[in-house]
Amino acid sequence: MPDSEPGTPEVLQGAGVSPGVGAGPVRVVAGAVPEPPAGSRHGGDAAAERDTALAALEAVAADLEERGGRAAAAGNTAGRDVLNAQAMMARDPGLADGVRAKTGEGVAAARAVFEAFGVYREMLAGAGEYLAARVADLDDIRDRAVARLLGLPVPGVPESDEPFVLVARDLAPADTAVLDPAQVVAFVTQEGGPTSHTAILARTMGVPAVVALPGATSLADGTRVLVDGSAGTVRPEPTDAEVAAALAAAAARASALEESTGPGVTKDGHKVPLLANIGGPKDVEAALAHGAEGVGLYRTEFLFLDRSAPPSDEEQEEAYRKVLEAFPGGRVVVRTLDAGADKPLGFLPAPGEEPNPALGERGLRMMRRHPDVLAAQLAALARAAAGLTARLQVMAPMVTDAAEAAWFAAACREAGIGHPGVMIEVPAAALRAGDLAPEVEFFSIGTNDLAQYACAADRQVGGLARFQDPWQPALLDLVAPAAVAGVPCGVCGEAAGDPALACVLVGLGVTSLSMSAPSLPLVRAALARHTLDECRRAAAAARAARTPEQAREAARGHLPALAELGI
Ligand SMILES: C=C(OP(=O)(O)O)C(=O)O
Ligand SMILES: [Mg+2]
Repeated sequence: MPDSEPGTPEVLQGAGVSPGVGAGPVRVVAGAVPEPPAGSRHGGDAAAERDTALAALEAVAADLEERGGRAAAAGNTAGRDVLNAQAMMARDPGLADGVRAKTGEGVAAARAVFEAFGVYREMLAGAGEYLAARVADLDDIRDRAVARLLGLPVPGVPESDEPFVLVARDLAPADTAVLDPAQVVAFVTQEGGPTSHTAILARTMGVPAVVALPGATSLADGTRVLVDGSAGTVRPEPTDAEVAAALAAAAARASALEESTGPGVTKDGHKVPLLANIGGPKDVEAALAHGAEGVGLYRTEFLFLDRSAPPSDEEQEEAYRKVLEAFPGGRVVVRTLDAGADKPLGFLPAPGEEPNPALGERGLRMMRRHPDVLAAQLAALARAAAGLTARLQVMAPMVTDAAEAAWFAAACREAGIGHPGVMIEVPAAALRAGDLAPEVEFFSIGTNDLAQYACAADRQVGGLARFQDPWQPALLDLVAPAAVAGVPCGVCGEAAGDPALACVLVGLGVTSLSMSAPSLPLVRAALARHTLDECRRAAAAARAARTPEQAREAARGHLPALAELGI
């Protein structure tokens, strides 16, 4: 969210894809090279024009080879191979023939190079996925040659005599293969996502990175910025004190996280299983990589989105089995289909007009109207779990009272699934958790919806975002009765991924925490540094506060070791 203090440049928000903090002057990778105008002609000396064009191609090839040599010297032999392959493309005899023919017809050098590349480009683009991916490499060579011929800055990493923050629209292999990690303190790109070339390279190099930052390339060359690759923020013109504090906090956090392994446990040995929230089998790898002890929330609706009919029984079974197999002996909590409101499904339309979909037939309410869809899902889950050692637990979303909890538990039993549970995300269910507890074997609190309903503030309305703050004392008051209602009670809303709030939740009596995988190490480290008693005192102090800000502050007062983690 932009920081709008008067006089302070706005903090820019993108996606953090490689953790850590870096500060330095911006160096912007030269922008796109324009296409030389169609129909541009040379003055008549075809031979001179041809030689100029071919010399530009040779210069590009030599430059790429030289960069390849530097990459290899820095231990990056894969980078050298990419660059040498590009150099060979620049020296391709067929390409030179194309340039000769075009300049012979009167086409100006830059345009002749552009058109000669065009022929190859089409051939590659039509030649299957792998070769199509090489089109970007080919375009990069073409742009380097055209830039030379037009007297424009050659695209690629600029030279700098001090460490810098590299800013680009996106980064090409030729840009990144020669990067010296000691020179580049952070990457920032306008495009890209967590799996983009930039993100992968940044993580491999251990350099902080923020991608998908709107307006990144408008940052002026030389502007000093502070980049936080965990938070995904870029702060222009930071003060020296801000930079020093951010670097110290990042260093403290990095060393603490390195030691953060194993099951979740407080300093005095109180176990708090740390689980991952996942949307399907594709998220399992990250969950395991961050040490998840199991899955605390499998949002199965991702399998059902964007389709005109439910997935087949076999498709469901296969997806569920893949997840269960990944956690032998571990717990896997699967949430049955949470359709409606913010998760509308094409084949399960709301009955009639719903003026307030969040208050309408969603979650379990929708399943009571379509029991066949629920029965098929439960049956697929039972088949998927058969013969595996993972402990399958199934829970229903958007449960309001004991009657709904009992209805769901009966549906589970009928499908041969033991240990049914319910989510606590409706205030009525939280306040009367004691009524629901005898019907099921566990609770999982969905703080995202619980906050939405506690504050009567639609979670999808940006202007009401402050009501989604999970530090609301009212939200904590709703968590408290559910946490001590007599059945194990986890939290799987976003609140669980906030390390300070995680301690508070444990202090309230919550027995497990589930969150998006990258949040696990910091939560694990925060718990390991505090006793259950400190967590309880932090919880009491937070509930005694009158605002979310005061609750946060009050809790911190009882969680002294958060500072060691730079929190
Ligand atoms: C975990 C929750 O579920 P979702 O965000 O999928 O509604 C919640 O509401 O807190
Ligand atoms: Mg929810």
